[in-house]
Amino acid sequence: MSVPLLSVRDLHVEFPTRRGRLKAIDGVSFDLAPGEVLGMVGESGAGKSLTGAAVIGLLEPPGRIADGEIWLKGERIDNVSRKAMRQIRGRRIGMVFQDPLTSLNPLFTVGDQIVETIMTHLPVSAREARDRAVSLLEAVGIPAASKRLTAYPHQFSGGMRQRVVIALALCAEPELVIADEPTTALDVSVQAQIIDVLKELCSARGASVILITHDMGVIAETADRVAVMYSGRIAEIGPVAQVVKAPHHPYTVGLMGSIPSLTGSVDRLVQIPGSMPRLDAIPPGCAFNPRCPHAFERCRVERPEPMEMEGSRVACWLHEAGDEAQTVAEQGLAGRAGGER
Ligand SMILES: Nc1ncnc2c1ncn2[C@@H]1O[C@H](COP(=O)(O)OP(=O)(O)OP(=O)(O)O)[C@@H](O)[C@H]1O
Repeated sequence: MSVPLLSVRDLHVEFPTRRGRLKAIDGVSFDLAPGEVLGMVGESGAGKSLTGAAVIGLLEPPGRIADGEIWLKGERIDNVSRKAMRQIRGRRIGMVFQDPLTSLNPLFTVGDQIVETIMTHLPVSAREARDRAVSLLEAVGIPAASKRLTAYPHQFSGGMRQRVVIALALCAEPELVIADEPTTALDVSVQAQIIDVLKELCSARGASVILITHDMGVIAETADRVAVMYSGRIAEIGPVAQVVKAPHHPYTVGLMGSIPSLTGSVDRLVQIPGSMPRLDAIPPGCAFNPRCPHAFERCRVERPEPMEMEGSRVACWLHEAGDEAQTVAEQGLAGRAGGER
């Protein structure tokens, strides 16, 4: 990759508590190329949203970046002033959250909100801003866009509101869009359409996307690369086609088994027994070891760092152990990824 658009280096996010510091993100690193779509997947509490919030400077206190660096096109952004971060947000990084009403002010028309955002960030006249707002609303699929400029958020359906939010996120031509569960609150029938609109518009504008979701099926259909998160760390990151076809981390293997659209049959879902540990009870070694069918002694005492594996990075001792353990791992993973579903 040449200069990455976004580079997150050894990110640590902590919450100080009376009983010590809770490490919610514990050494996350990844790069994002210009125009690339990176999916972030993992169970609830894995640290997906906090990673996105750290990138856009929206961690809610007392949560804080305890260590690490975040670079946007070669400029460090994790240590800039709040004012500078406000300028980056909206202008260079757009956001789409789960609930469209988080991003829209109920007291202003959608036209006013989009026009104001455009004029805050771009050197254009009110007239040009209005024209841009109309063409963006058309692009996201709002019928009779110029008439709908004067409508208020509550006058749109949930799916249409999320389209408006996508228009708002893109109106200042950001280089990166962070979409955190953008369709979770929506009717299933419109979810795929919203993902398509997001993907198409970002792709047409060359914007990179971080798409945060629980749904590996959405990632498989939308992203170029996927980062699988577990307990505040990246278990596996690599090209989607590769990770879906041949997942290396036992946790990814389990997640793959829960994609009905790829397996074609719901009764073949793999359930991963157990649940993710609480932040104050993360086990030593690999955080996944108590749930891992392949864990061996080293996994219980030593934390695996990401290792290069066929274009992916995988934090799992199975892939570093001696030949014997590796063969066992490969046989086991092949069995889980294929026939046992
Ligand atoms: N304000 C807070 N105080 C303490 N812990 C927090 C706080 N906010 C988040 N956490 C913890 O940080 C961890 C990561 O949370 P995060 O919201 O990033 O997870 P997630 O993977 O996005 O989950 P979900 O899919 O449910 O949104 C969780 O264990 C969560 O409980």
